[in-house]
Amino acid sequence: MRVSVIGCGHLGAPHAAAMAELGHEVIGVELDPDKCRALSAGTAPFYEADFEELLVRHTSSGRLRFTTDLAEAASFADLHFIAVGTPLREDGRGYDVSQVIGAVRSLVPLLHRPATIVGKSTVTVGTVARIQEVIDAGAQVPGVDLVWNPEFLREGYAVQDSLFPDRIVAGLTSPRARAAIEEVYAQILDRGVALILTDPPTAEVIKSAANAFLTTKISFINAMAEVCEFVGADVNTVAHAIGLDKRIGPGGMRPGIGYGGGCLPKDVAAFTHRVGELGAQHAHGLLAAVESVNAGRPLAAVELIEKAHGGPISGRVALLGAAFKAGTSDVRDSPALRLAVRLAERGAVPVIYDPEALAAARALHPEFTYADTAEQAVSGAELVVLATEWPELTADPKLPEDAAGLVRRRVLVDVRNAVEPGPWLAAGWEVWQLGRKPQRP
Ligand SMILES: NC(=O)C1=CN([C@@H]2O[C@H](COP(=O)(O)OP(=O)(O)OC[C@H]3O[C@@H](n4cnc5c(N)ncnc54)[C@H](O)[C@@H]3O)[C@@H](O)[C@H]2O)C=CC1
Ligand SMILES: O=C(O)[C@H]1O[C@H](OP(=O)(O)OP(=O)(O)OC[C@H]2O[C@@H](n3ccc(=O)[nH]c3=O)[C@H](O)[C@@H]2O)[C@H](O)[C@@H](O)[C@@H]1O
Repeated sequence: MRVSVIGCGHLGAPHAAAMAELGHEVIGVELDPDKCRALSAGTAPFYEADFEELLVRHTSSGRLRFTTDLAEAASFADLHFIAVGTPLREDGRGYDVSQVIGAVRSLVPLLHRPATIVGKSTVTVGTVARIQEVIDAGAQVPGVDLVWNPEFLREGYAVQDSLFPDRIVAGLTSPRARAAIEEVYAQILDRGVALILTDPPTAEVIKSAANAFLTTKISFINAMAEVCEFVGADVNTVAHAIGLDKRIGPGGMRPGIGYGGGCLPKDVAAFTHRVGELGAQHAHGLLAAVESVNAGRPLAAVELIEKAHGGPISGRVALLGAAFKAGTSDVRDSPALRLAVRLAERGAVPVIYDPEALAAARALHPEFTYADTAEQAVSGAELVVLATEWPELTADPKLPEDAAGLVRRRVLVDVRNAVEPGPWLAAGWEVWQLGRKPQRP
């Protein structure tokens, strides 16, 4: 099939490469000329596992190309994925959907034969109806169909999740659109992956509910970390034990500094606002509590750091990690950087290292001090904070030994509860984690 992907950011670019991998001829449309140039040259504009390899393979084979020209995509493709951004409005009252509306409004008059528009961006409940109005007002030919096909991929696993999703959801506005969805995802559906065919409002709620549930699980275990601190219990053991109940499951329940990133925080905020507008009081109360727990996590982390230090810190603090989670260079709404801001407010000097996200962190927070290696960050620091759970930081067997001679006090505060304390304790470190008793050598 000939498909276009409009908006080639963290979602759209890997999605375009995955569509090429599924055998389609793909054109990616990206407004930002630098990003478009990089993608055309086979260079990933951000770190995402396996993505660049796929990009190189398919830009070289000619099955995948990029353009800034929407008209070129409109005349080339029969199916158009919309993957542009839906940031939170500046006043926090729901999404700014202007990129989605703008992209559809520009595309529709350029379509001169029947086509399917497949929305992947995350939108507020009720937005698809607005987009349908834009199509109805602008279509020059009959047969321009709209499908809402929310995306569930995780950054760091974007390629894997695009090629091997748990399910595909399609909110249909016409029976014809069903055939287009079945054709574009045929290879995935042939493997028996569930296809949920439904109406657009249900598709919209499925996406919002999925992210709301994921954040509820994270805030729940973080609230349990707070309880554990009061009674001297161990939250990692609690998470493991309750996760063995199949109804609860072990996934997505790592305690720590809270959820961040370009999606979960804004999606829950937008959903909370929308359910409030709708008057769904219980949903509003539940989601507001989830957000409130999350908002408290950086302070909980600062309090743990100061407890471990024996008071506020005025010197250097090595902050290992800047990305919002391991496996990505994305620092949007990163809990690690939220923590850096808090520490700086209280007089400490964070010195930040990250294996992939240094450039992005520097661009967002030029006021901080950065280090090119973990050892450099640790040098002369009062203590070490593990702020992003990169395996090369949490499981590097040499780091505890190498850092031991560089830091002023051998104190590791792991605010992701991701470090296996053994090697650190063996190298003479105290290990502090959220919702756990401190461990001493
Ligand atoms: N990042 C992720 O892992 C996931 C994101 N989503 C949703 O996907 C959407 C996109 O998210 P990201 O890719 O993270 O955002 P992003 O900001 O990384 O990418 C959006 C891209 O669209 C481009 N763009 C905007 N208007 C355009 C237009 N008219 N024509 C061509 N390009 C245009 C921007 O220049 C930007 O590169 C959001 O609604 C997000 O909630 C959904 C699931 C996963
Ligand atoms: O809608 C989206 O954009 C996407 O948002 C999340 O994906 P992502 O933001 O890539 O990251 P997650 O792996 O879910 O992590 C989000 C945040 O929660 C934190 N987290 C995650 C899991 C956990 O157990 N504990 C925890 O604190 C992570 O460190 C990170 O800061 C969802 O997992 C995807 O299914 C969804 O498609």
